[in-house]
This record gives sequence, C-alpha cells and structure tokens, in this order.
Amino acid sequence: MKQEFTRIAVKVGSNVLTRRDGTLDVTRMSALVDQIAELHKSGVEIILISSGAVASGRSEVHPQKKLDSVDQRQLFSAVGQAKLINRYYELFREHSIPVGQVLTTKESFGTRRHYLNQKNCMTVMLENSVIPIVNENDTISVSELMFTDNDELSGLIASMMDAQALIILSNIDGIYNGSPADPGSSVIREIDHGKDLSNYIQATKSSFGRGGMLTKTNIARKVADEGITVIIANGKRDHILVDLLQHPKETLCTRFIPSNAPVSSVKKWIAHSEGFAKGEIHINECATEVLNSEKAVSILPIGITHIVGEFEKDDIVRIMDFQGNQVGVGKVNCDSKQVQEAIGKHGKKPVVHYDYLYIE
Ligand SMILES: Nc1ncnc2c1ncn2[C@@H]1O[C@H](COP(=O)(O)OP(=O)(O)O)[C@@H](O)[C@H]1O
Ligand SMILES: N[C@@H](CCC(=O)OP(=O)(O)O)C(=O)O
Repeated sequence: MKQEFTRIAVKVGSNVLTRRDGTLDVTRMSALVDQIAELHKSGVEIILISSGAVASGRSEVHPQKKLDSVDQRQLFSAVGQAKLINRYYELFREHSIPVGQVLTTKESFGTRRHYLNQKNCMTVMLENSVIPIVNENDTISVSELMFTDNDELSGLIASMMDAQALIILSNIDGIYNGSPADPGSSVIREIDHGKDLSNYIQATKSSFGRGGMLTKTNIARKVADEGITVIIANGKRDHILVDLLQHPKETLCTRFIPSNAPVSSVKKWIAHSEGFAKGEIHINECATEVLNSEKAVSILPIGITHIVGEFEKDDIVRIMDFQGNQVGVGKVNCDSKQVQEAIGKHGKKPVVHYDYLYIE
C-alpha cells in the first residue's frame, strides 16, 4: 500500500508504556513493536523516541533511605533504561530487526558539531536498516540541563533527521477543545498555522508524564512550521500507528498542518537552539518591518539599536524587535565587541546572515 510518509519519528510517552502501578506494560510495548515492524517492512524509516526509563526503573529498586528527586531520577533511569532497551531488543529481534540505543542530552544539540555527529550516527543506522531508539540520558541531565520532556527531544530529532512526520503517542486521542474529562469536548482533528490553543490546554498531565499537553502543543507548532506533519494520537489504541499511516482520514488524532515553505537544515537547528542563546540583538522599527516581510534579509549593523549580553562569533542569539519581543533566533557572524562597534553604521557585513537566521 502506498504510504504518505517514508521517514517518520515516533515518540512514545511514559504513560503509554506503563501500567497504572508504574510497571512496564510489556503487552503494549509488544503491540507497538509489531506495528513499527510492519511499517519498517513496508519501507518506512522509523526513529523511535521512547520514554519510560524512570517509570520502568521505579518498580525494580527500593531505596533504603528517602532519596531526593534528582537521586531518584538518576537511580531509576539508570536501572530502568537498561530494562527498557533490553525489552525492545528482544521484541524487535522476534521480527529480525536490529535496534540501536541513542542516549542524548540537551547540551548535545548546543553545538553544530555535536548536532551533526548525532545526525550522522542515526543516518548510518537508518541506512543499515537499524531502528534508532532515542531517550534523554537522564543519569546526567539534571535540572537546567534537562529537556522540558521527551516531546521537546522528539521535535529536535524529527527536525534533525528531516522526518516527514512526527507522531506523538500519548494516553489521549489528541487535543480536546475543552477539558478531556468533559463529555461535551471533542478532539480537534486539524490545526492550521497561527491557531491559538491556550484556552483549551489544562495544566494537568498524566501520572508519569513530565511536560503535559502544553509542551506537546508548543513543540508540535514549531515542528509543523518547519514543514513536518505532527500527529498527536493515543498509543494505547490497538493498531494506531499503522492506521495513522494507512487510513489517515478515518483515524482519530490531532494533526498539525505543516507549512509548505521549505526550511534549510541549518535553520532547523537554529530554530531549536533558542535555549542556548548567549545574548540578544535588538533591532529598530524599520528592520523589524523588513524582517516581517516575505523578503530574505540579513541583520545589518544599521538596523541594530543595542545588544544585550556577551557573545562570541558563531554563538546563538535571540533577535528582538523594536518593542522588545523576540522575533527570531540566529547565529552571529562576529563577537559582541565587534557588533557594539558597528551598531548604526552603513556598509558593514551582516551580523546575522539570512542563511543563519530563523524568524518565528
Ligand atoms: N486540551 C487537552 N486535550 C488533551 N489532553 C489534555 C488537554 N489539556 C490537558 N491535557 C492532559 O495532557 C495529558 C498528556 O500529556 P502528558 O501527561 O505529558 O503525556 P505523555 O506522558 O504521553 O507525554 C493528558 O493525559 C491530559 O490529561
Ligand atoms: N527520559 C524520561 C522521559 C520523561 C518524559 O519526558 O516523559 P513523557 O512526558 O512521558 O514523555 C524517561 O525515560 O523516563
């Protein structure tokens, strides 16, 4: 059967993989593996981003004394990740599909070199028909070094690997237009650019999840703006993955319509690098207007009013409009001292070249 996508990233949330008591739901895992195997055999390249390390480690160790939250997460994830990947390995082996483990950190996306190394690793895996199984390295990712959750990680992976679709599997059928508990609300089937969803999303999250629906929505929007279809669906439903690909119209889910403007690979990296920004470049009203137009423009010293923070050449900076709102992210061509000297001058080289500028 002809499928819409040939390369997808699939994110499986903790709640899909765990039972109510926190133990690993091997029956669910097995059902998902069967579907991934079916798609893999039909020629779809799949990158799996799987949560579940902390949840699956929790039932394995029973600490003698009370641990703080960081110690707990480190202990449970170290034990749980081994258990998780071992299960995947065994389950995929029944289909004769090799898998590989990729554990990463937020920092590993901070420099272009690390980013490309990771991309290369997963590209080689796919070329050799190996399914990458990605998770955050929870043992060393602590507080500010952590991803908000694996939804953020899955967005980065989908973007980095030029996937055509990111499928986020949670314990809910999609984004509801009200409280999911309210019988009057229903799943929003399609979300177009610029639709404000903040009224619908409650702060609640499922018992083992980290970020909740709000991060899913923010990530989904960003990834869809890069031209990737994002689907939020219920991973607890039988046959969901295969149905989403083979019967998209009849399958319940929320689908973010992708932008059709192409975004280069380097711009995708910059779009997701905001968390590493070292400073701010503030631009004047005229520069803001030009930036908001359809024209391809760079940030020139003549349009800069001031800068905030110290940065080196090639660092990531936020671009702020004349009212102080963030309008984009870019990689600077020179350090903050050189920008300071050039501010307001004509005929100078761009501070952020268009190729390294991502406008939100
Ligand atoms: N409008 C909404 N539509 C759907 N789910 C919502 C909405 N608002 C809040 N939620 C909550 O978000 C939860 C899913 O997020 P999360 O707990 O992070 O899941 P996961 O573990 O799969 O990442 C749902 O179980 C639901 O309780
Ligand atoms: N890296 C963690 C994932 C935590 C997380 O983000 O969970 P979720 O919100 O269910 O995707 C783990 O494997 O337990």
